[in-house]
This record gives sequence, C-alpha cells and structure tokens, in this order.
Amino acid sequence: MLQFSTAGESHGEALVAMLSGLPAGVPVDSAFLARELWRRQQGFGRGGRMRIETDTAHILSGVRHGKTIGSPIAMTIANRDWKNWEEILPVEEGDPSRHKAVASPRPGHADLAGALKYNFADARYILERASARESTARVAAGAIAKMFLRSLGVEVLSHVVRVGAVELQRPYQWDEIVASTARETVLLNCIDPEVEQQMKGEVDKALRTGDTVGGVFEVVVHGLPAGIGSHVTWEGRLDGLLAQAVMSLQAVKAVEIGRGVTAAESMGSTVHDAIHYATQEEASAAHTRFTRESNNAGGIEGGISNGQDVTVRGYLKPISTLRRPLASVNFETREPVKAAYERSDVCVVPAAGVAAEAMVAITMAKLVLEKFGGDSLVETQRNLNGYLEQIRKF
Ligand SMILES: Cc1cc2nc3c(=O)[nH]c(=O)nc-3n(C[C@H](O)[C@H](O)[C@H](O)COP(=O)(O)O)c2cc1C
Ligand SMILES: C=C(O[C@@H]1CC(C(=O)O)=C[C@@H](OP(=O)(O)O)[C@H]1O)C(=O)O
Repeated sequence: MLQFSTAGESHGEALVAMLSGLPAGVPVDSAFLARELWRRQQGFGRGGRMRIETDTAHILSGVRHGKTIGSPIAMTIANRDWKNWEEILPVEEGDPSRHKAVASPRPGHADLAGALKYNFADARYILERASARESTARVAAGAIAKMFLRSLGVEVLSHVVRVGAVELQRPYQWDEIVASTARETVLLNCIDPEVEQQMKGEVDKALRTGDTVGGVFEVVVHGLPAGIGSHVTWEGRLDGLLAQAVMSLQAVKAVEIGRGVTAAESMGSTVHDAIHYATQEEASAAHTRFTRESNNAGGIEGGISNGQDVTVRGYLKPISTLRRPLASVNFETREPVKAAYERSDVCVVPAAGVAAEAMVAITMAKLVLEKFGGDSLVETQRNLNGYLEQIRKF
C-alpha cells in the first residue's frame, strides 16, 4: 500500500517527506524533482520568504542508480531560514529573552484554534506546523509519484482559473497547460496571457492596499484509463478521495470535480456528457472507442474514472496574514489589539495548484497500485497493459 507522510516545521531545520510502497524500477529524474520544487515557489504575490529559500530535495533512501528500489523513499528539504531562527526556536530550552511570541492570533490562521487546543499562550508553536511551508514536502513526494504515473502514461498538471474577481472563462486545451508549465517565468500560471494580466491587477490591488487575495486552481489528470476508484464503498470513490487530498492543503476551502458547482444550478440535459462510439481510426490513440461530447463530469462518474481528463478545482481563501491586520485579542492582557504581522504572501494560487498536483498524483498513484499492483514497474506495466487491452476490446 502506498503510504505518504511529512514532518517538519516552517522555521525548523528541515522538512521531511516519506513515501513508501512504490514498485522498484521507477526512473527518478532529479532535474524534474528540482523543477517541481521550483514551480511551487513561483507566482506573482509571494512574500519575502521565497527570496530566502531555494528548495532542494536530498534523497536519503529508496533510490539507487537513478531508480526506485522498492524500499521507503525518505527525503529532506532544508529550510534556509533556519539559521535566522535557530536561537529563537531552539530544540533545547534556550534563552527565553530571545523568544518572539505570537501573542495576538491572526483571524483565518490556525493561531487561536491551535493555541486553545494545544494549551499554548503563544501561537508560534502552532503556526510553525500549520504553515504551508509543509507543502514543499508534499511536492517532493508528489514529484516521485508523478514519475511513477508518467511511466504508465499518466500526467498531472494544473493551471489557475481565478484570482480574486478575475476568472478564465473558457475551457483549457491540455497542450496549453503543458506550455504554461514549461514557461521559465511564472506570473500566475494562467493559460490566457490577457486574463493573466488582469489577474496580476488583482494581486497589485491587494499589494497596494495591504490586503490579500484568493482564487481557484484546476488540476488536470491526463491519460488516466477508465476504472480507477470504485462505486462499491464510500471510501473507495475517486471523487471523495481527491476532495480529501486537495482540501487537506492549507487555505483550500472548497473542492469541485468537473463543473460540479455550476451543475447544481443547471438542467441535466446541459450537464451530462453524451456518449458516442468512434471508428477504429478515430479511436486509435485512446484507451476506449467510447467517446464523450463534453467533460462536465470532470472524468469521474460513480466514483470511477471514465477515461476522460480528471479535473479537480481547489478554491483558496485569501491569505490570512494582513499587512493591515484585523482586530484580535492579546493572549496575556486580553486587551483588543491588531493581529500579528511579520511578513506574508499576498497571493499563492499558482503555488497551491502545484501542491495540489502533488496530492492528486499521490492519490492516483495509490489507487493505480491498488488496482494493478506490482513490486517492480515492469510488473505494474504488464498488469496495466493487460487491462488496457481488455477495455480497448470492450
Ligand atoms: C503555498 C501557500 C502559501 C501560503 N502562505 C501563507 C502566508 O504567507 N501567510 C499566511 O497567513 N497564510 C499562508 N498560507 C495559508 C495558511 O497556511 C493557512 O491559511 C493556515 O495554515 C490555516 O489553514 P486553513 O486556511 O486551511 O484553515 C499559504 C498557503 C499556501 C497553500
Ligand atoms: C515558507 C513558505 O510559505 C510560508 C507559508 C506561510 C503560512 O502561514 O502558511 C507563511 C509564510 O512564511 P513566513 O512567515 O516564514 O514568511 C510563507 O512564506 C513556503 O511556501 O515555502
């Protein structure tokens, strides 16, 4: 069974990612791993921390001579900012006069709920782990999951469809997402340059006014055959598993599969994706000769992938640390104060999209392994190919 976990705090020494259960023989491309980590650091509206960090994964185990060997993969990613915090947040007791408590919790962050739950009059101990710095470790593990999926012909990417009030109002073409991902500078990872400029305007407005802005990213899984996930148990449904995976990311407050949100206000005749049957030639590159007129279902029906692109949108609330802070209360004095502000991101929609790709890739890799098994990649590929032949002939 594929298992994934992370450890590490935002201003601690390093982040840790663990991924176990992948078959042996998956090619591991360290340039791709580095690029994925770089992508998560990009986007207009990121704060000062991203100028400190240059994320690099150090593989400790599970990979030899450029391939997985079947044992658990452990990775660390150093926090460059640690050197500025080593004495403020030491592992040992340290010098209390150097400590910088966060005594006025930020509305929207984990500060107050976490302080109450863990009995700290200092939200520092909470924000350290609540911070989306942790998503770096998810992206490192997700990059390995992506390499496995790629060996089976499955790709996972994302693009940004909304920043604040500005929305991309047309469907994507897969090649556009690929091209956007290949860019050397990332503005807001929108496939339409004109809309991207308008999105930039939204971030500029937030920067000017000491505010923050949210938005929506869309993750697309391309090349996945029909049959991943299942309708037979509640916990096996692909849409439910993807919702949990994406919702688990910091600041994601809603998840949509396909056009799930607008479907709720539409008639069935305009929502469901009509079914056709293609000729042998038309279907030559596809997994099945059954085709669909549209993809409003986002590639999932009955909790099972149907062979179309799987599309999952994540809705991000605006960042909660405001340069013009909202009202809060001091933990010690109980007096009204402004919420804490040190520094912060203002918009993170493209970065969250990259982190969501990782969560989707890990989820897909797990389900693919549950269906096809295999202790070596060759075995998984053979099992997949047998199944593909079966559904091609159906
Ligand atoms: C990539 C990324 C970067 C983030 N950066 C910040 C930040 O700089 N400041 C902040 O207050 N919140 C930031 N957040 C959001 C917080 O981590 C998140 O709101 C907080 O942990 C509370 O969790 P919740 O929003 O899921 O309830 C970021 C989220 C993501 C995905
Ligand atoms: C460090 C990252 O994001 C951080 C997420 C974050 C938060 O509260 O979630 C707060 C900020 O950290 P700091 O207070 O150190 O500036 C972000 O920079 C990262 O994405 O790598």
